[in-house]
Amino acid sequence: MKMMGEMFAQLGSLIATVMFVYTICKQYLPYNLQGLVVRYSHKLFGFLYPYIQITFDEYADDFRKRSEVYSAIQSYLSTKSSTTAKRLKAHDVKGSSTLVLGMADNEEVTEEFRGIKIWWASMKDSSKKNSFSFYPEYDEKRHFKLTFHRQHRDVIMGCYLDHVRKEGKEIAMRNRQRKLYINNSGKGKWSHVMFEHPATFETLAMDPNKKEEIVNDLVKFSAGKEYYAKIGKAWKRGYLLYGPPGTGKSTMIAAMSNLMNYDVYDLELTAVKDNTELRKLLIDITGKSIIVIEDIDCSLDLTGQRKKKKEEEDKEVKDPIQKMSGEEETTTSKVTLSGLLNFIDGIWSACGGERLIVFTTNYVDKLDPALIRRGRMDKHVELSYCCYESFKVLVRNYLDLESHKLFGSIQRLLGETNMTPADVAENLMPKSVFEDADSCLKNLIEALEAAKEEARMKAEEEAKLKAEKEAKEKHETANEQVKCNGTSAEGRLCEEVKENGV
Ligand SMILES: Nc1ncnc2c1ncn2[C@@H]1O[C@H](COP(=O)(O)OP(=O)(O)OP(=O)(O)O)[C@@H](O)[C@H]1O
Ligand SMILES: [Mg+2]
Repeated sequence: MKMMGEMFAQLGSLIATVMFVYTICKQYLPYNLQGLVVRYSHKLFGFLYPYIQITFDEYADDFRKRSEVYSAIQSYLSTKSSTTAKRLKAHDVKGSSTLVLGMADNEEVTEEFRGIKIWWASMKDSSKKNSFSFYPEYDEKRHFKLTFHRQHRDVIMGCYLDHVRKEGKEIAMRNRQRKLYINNSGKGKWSHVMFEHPATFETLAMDPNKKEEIVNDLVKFSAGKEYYAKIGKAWKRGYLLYGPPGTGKSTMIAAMSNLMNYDVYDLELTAVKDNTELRKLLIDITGKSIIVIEDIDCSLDLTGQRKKKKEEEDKEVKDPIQKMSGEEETTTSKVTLSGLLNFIDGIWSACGGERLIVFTTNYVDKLDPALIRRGRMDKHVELSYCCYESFKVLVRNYLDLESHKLFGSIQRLLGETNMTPADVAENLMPKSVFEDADSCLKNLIEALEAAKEEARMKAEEEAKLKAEKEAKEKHETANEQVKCNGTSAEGRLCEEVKENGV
């Protein structure tokens, strides 16, 4: 590396001499010979110095915006320099415990790309500001300098620079602190907090086969840029998570975000004024994100709107304006079902790329089939009551246990009654520092037995009510029959009614 630097320095001084001689000679040469000298001096320069240099400035001349390419190169070189450079610079990412290392100023690193040697240098120029001050300020201008042999121009320009840019962006993406965005300001804008949720697919309690299927699906999706482009489909995927409260729907969204390294946009539909505002929010969503609409069945009366529309159509309401206002008055938000469908798979939804759309609901049957049809919500995932496999994940999370003599009883009870993972988890959590694993498991057994007893009593009560209802109905039918057969004229009439089915 040092030798290379010396070689460049020697070449530099040689070239400087040539340029100096050229400038002096140029003044005394007749005008028609000057063009000739310029041409030959360039040839000589190229012959003496067969390397090409490209510089990438940190800021454009107006200093307003940091160059994206510079940032990408910086991230790209951070991985190269942390293993090869001797002088490094460390900085932390806001809100994250990760320390990012980068090249120090005026440091050089080399790398090979397809057998081609490439030199990178991080340069800093300091110049004193023109204005007078007792504490003179310096303008610091940084840039990266890329040097390579001119015979590799095509490869460097054709694919190496693209490779650096792409990989640099991906590294920056991985190092960033993820965010949770919310739209509750009511102004069609997102505000955010740092996203920190410890849930992962390892700690998520659910059927292991189903879990593996979801993880594989997500991994395939995130690597599917070319595939989606090939089939001509926007790079996005819809997930519908449904199941009773406390079965892990929100927890799964957090696990998805942690697995994919995506930001989360929690969309509160009731805070969106109308379809235009919804579209505005959509445009502001970046790539690598999960758009979440929780409890979609409660968010808006979307099904009601559609039903109402259908009723109105049945009644043949002719005035379209009257019809629209009727549709929109059902909620304070004027977002309509068609607006939401447009949000999910309209032409705008393809902008920004790589995103998941997740709906959660406790009542999947309440949703309009159009909203959750395959293609819109590509994957329907049911999160259900705690099974034995889920319990094993929870007990590992909460009590660090792989096996225990009480597991058999718990397995039997879980097969006999319904308890959500949230309730199981609550029972497994030690209530004081003195509570050990044994007593937590006993608590769970007690809770399961209580739930089983409660369910039995409820079923008995329901059966009793059903029997009473049936008896009542039977009694009423019998009374009617007696009434019908009471007078001959009435009896005949009843027979006629029965025969005609009127
Ligand atoms: N499958 C699960 N795996 C691990 N923990 C779970 C699971 N389900 C529930 N929990 C625990 O219960 C709590 C509540 O779960 P969560 O909020 O994910 O349920 P939900 O299905 O989103 O409920 P709701 O329908 O009411 O929104 C979580 O904080 C988590 O600790
Ligand atoms: Mg939830």
